[in-house]
Amino acid sequence: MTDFAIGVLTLSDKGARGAREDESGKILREMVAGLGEVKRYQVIPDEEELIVSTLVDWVDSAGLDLILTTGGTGLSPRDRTPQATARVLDYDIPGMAEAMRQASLAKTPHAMLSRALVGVRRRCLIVNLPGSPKGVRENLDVLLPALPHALAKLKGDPSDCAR
Ligand SMILES: Nc1nc2c(c(=O)[nH]1)N[C@H]1C(S)=C(S)[C@@H](COP(=O)(O)OP(=O)(O)OC[C@H]3O[C@@H](n4cnc5c(N)ncnc54)[C@H](O)[C@@H]3O)O[C@H]1N2
Ligand SMILES: O=P(O)(O)OP(=O)(O)O
Repeated sequence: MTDFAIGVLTLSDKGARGAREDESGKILREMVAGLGEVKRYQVIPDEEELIVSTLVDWVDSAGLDLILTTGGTGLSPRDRTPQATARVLDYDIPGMAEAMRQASLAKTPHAMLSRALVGVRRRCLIVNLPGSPKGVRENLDVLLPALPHALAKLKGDPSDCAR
């Protein structure tokens, strides 16, 4: 199944005020092209309430199957993406977040600074990714092989998981 409805949400103060090109959002859009259509794309500042309301709107009103966020997962005072994401998730999928961190630690010790969450609201998978273009690519590469199956299961695919 490859017809999923996807959202790409970039969290960046500089990006939102037009001071930096959203290279990471562009990479995400390219990387998920084979999974479905990007129906929502926005660059917003690192404001927790705005992140929460955007995620809720994209899941509850737009009915997206997958939302990828980039940016704001680290330790800077304005990094609020994981806090906002935690507020909207019904449940976490720690294995997916830890798989990204584990693989990323082989690339940079700074990977342990990312507080990225992965989880589900209703039937939508929400994935936090770091802000840098390199971080985005390296982290999403880890999840991509499991995404079609994960998304199909969330939509109610009854087939066996084996193999
Ligand atoms: N596999 C990897 N994992 C991680 C990496 C990595 O290189 N590979 N980087 C690690 C680092 S360093 C940190 S810190 C943490 C958390 O990162 P954040 O989510 O807090 O990232 P930001 O502070 O939002 O951004 C960092 C840096 O990236 C550039 N940037 C940000 N947004 C954009 C954008 N939309 N387009 C282009 N460039 C962007 C900018 O220079 C920011 O200062 O993650 C680790 N994980
Ligand atoms: O402007 P942002 O939010 O992308 O933050 P920074 O570049 O300071 O990480």
